[in-house]
Amino acid sequence: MSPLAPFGTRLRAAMDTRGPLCVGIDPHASLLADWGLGDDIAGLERFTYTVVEALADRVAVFKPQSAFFERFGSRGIAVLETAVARSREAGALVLMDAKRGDIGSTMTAYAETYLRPGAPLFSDAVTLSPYLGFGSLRPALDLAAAHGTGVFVLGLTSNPEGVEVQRARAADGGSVAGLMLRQIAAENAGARPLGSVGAVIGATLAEAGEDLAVNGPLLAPGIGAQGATPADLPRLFAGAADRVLPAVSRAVLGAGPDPAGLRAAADRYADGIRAALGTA
Ligand SMILES: O=c1ccn([C@@H]2O[C@H](COP(=O)(O)O)[C@@H](O)[C@H]2O)c(=O)[nH]1
Repeated sequence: MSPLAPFGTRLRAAMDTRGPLCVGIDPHASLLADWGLGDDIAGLERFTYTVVEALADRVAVFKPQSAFFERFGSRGIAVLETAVARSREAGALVLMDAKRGDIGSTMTAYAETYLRPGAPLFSDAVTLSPYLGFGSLRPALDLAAAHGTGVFVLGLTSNPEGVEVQRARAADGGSVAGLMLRQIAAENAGARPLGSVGAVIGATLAEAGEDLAVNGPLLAPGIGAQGATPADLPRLFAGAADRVLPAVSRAVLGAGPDPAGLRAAADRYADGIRAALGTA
């Protein structure tokens, strides 16, 4: 297996050629029902593989939400493994949304799960929670750098509850999220064209209120079902438009099971995002 180029370089190329859209694969029980599928392994397989087949040739990034596969146990994980492999084979990058966070020694195991080439769930990047301290992510940051993979660190999340932790004051007087963003920027120092350590910044926020110049990608979930729209992006990400990777799950997935419906919904969001960010 030839070594991968740095994740930031691969993501930059994918966003430039395919457009800045990340489609989440979130097999909610309600979506399975809407698609006429059972809330079981057969339904999970049909749903997941339909999404991958319909969209893998056009989206820059798929973001499978691990929780929706884990709830089916080992057979759900097997579906996730297949989905990751098929997505990557078809040229889409895979960001595993697992939001792992733990002490450093356990973080090593999480890193090996998602970021070590040859692992069954090997992905291009993974979401991590830094709220056990940014330094607890070190094993994942190092493994990612060694293998051309990436991490997205939770900064300011899209849910309203996040503020009580993320906007709390850190010892230096700034916010906790600001502290994380500065450490992300330090990881990405000097990287060209884009660093491999991203930040999660919810598109639902009224304002970021933090310096988003982290020289890495900014994953922006919250568009669609959570109420944000592409029109919210320019205000929130002023000066960082070319690094924003908006993520949409339910608002695209709800257009299935017809593959043409899924493609039309993804294309509509991609066009809307490009137009809003001026990256068309
Ligand atoms: O701040 C965050 C971080 C992650 N998410 C995840 O993104 C999707 C959103 O799904 P929608 O259906 O588009 O609302 C989901 O997997 C979340 O766990 C987030 O929403 N906010």
